[in-house]
Amino acid sequence: MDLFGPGSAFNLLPCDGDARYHGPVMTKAEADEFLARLLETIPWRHDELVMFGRKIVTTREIAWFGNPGLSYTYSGTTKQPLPWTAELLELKALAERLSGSAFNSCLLNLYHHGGEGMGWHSDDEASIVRDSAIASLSFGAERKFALRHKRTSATTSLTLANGSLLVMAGITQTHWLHSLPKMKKVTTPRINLTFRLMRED
Ligand SMILES: O=C(O)CCC(=O)C(=O)O
Ligand SMILES: [Fe+2]
Repeated sequence: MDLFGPGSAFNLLPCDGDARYHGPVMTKAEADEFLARLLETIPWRHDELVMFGRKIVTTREIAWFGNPGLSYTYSGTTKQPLPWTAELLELKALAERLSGSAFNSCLLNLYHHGGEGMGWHSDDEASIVRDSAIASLSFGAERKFALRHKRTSATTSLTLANGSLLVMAGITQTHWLHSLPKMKKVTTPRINLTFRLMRED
């Protein structure tokens, strides 16, 4: 349980960035309740992206929430965020209090089981405010999360627990990739919320 607020968790990265794992930031009962409610109430959609000129539909499902007026262009399409729900605003307030940063959008990912994951990438799109913090809340199945330095290939990994918070900040996205490896033995779902600060212009 993280009772101490911003800065209480230590930096997992040896250089060129800041990634702090706060561990569970709510009780198991609260985390289980958020998982059930989010599974039920979020309008989950398979993500569509273009890879090597072909349209790919992900097995993972996503949803994007944010302040009105934000828009996000990728793979040739412009998307508008869904309006905040009461429980997402509650979780945003928690992420803001513990990270000490403000956010205006949230990308939600639903991994139905361990056969779904996310490959190596950085959250460094032009639409994100450069060097802004990203706060990641996890619900459901425990999954491994890995970070790899772009130049040295130094790697660090951790397990993201039910109801836990990970905050990546500063120059992390410039120098590090991250991934959610597949874990074939995991048979239950995980939901991840990444709160972000997007450019409003
Ligand atoms: O599911 C996770 O923990 C990572 C998600 C992620 O990296 C992203 O949405 O950009
Ligand atoms: Fe990411």
